[in-house]
Amino acid sequence: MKVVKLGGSLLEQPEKLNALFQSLKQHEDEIVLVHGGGSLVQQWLSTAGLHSEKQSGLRVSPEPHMSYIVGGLAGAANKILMKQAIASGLKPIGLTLYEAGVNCVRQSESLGQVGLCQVSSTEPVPALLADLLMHGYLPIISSIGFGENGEWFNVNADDAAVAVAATYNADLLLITDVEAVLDGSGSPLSHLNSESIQQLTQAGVIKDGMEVKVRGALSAAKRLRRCVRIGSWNVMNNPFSGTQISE
Ligand SMILES: Nc1ncnc2c1ncn2[C@@H]1O[C@H](COP(=O)(O)OP(=O)(O)O)[C@@H](O)[C@H]1O
Ligand SMILES: CC(=O)N[C@@H](CCC(=O)OP(=O)(O)O)C(=O)O
Repeated sequence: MKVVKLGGSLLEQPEKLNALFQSLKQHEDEIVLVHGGGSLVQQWLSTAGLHSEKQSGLRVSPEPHMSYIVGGLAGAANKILMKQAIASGLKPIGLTLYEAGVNCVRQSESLGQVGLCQVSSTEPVPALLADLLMHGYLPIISSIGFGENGEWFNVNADDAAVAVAATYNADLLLITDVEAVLDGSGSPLSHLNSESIQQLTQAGVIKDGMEVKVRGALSAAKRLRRCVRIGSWNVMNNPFSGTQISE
């Protein structure tokens, strides 16, 4: 199984999205999509007159903001991707982290309903995603999760993708709006490991959303004992593009 995470910026670029789904068709029996939609959520919250802020790349998510966040991610963003998948001849099924077998807990009081995914190394791998793939479906998972008492959570979509890949012991590819992680002069970096990530983060070269992404990719590479790739929409067609993250 390959978990492919799509950043929210792609939702606003139908041509790139179309090209990406065409390339996904060649791997349809093994791909699971996990998606974000941060820019769409931001628009919905602003339109509702709600001020939203981020702490270390995570959106502070008070309960009164949650219906907009859930509506944006599990609703509009998920269904925009379903539209594109159907138009590309694929058979999507829209899910949250809960149906994918990933449970969440509250990350911290100060972040409100931001969820932290719990990945068990002892429980058996849930069967649902493999069953869906076997029946020809393309699972499209939003980064909305639930706790054991039914509380809903907003999970950073990179963290959500890492958790799905870890739960299913799957390959992980993070697709974003830049061709690769870039160095201080804006050139793409082909490889990164723990040491270079620490240096570039401390130097402020890797920051904001990319910092969360790179840290997630590194923790997944360690846990899965394989490389994780960060790249742009055409990385499926060119597996050597983007940045390879290893331990
Ligand atoms: N060193 C870097 N290389 C590339 N992008 C970086 C870097 N540091 C910060 N960024 C920013 O991170 C962004 C990607 O993270 P993010 O916006 O969270 O993406 P996504 O929505 O795909 O998860 C890039 O568009 C860029 O503005
Ligand atoms: C807790 C948290 O930060 N959640 C993110 C979830 C969406 C996301 O991560 O979207 P991208 O992949 O497009 O950035 C948010 O509300 O923006």
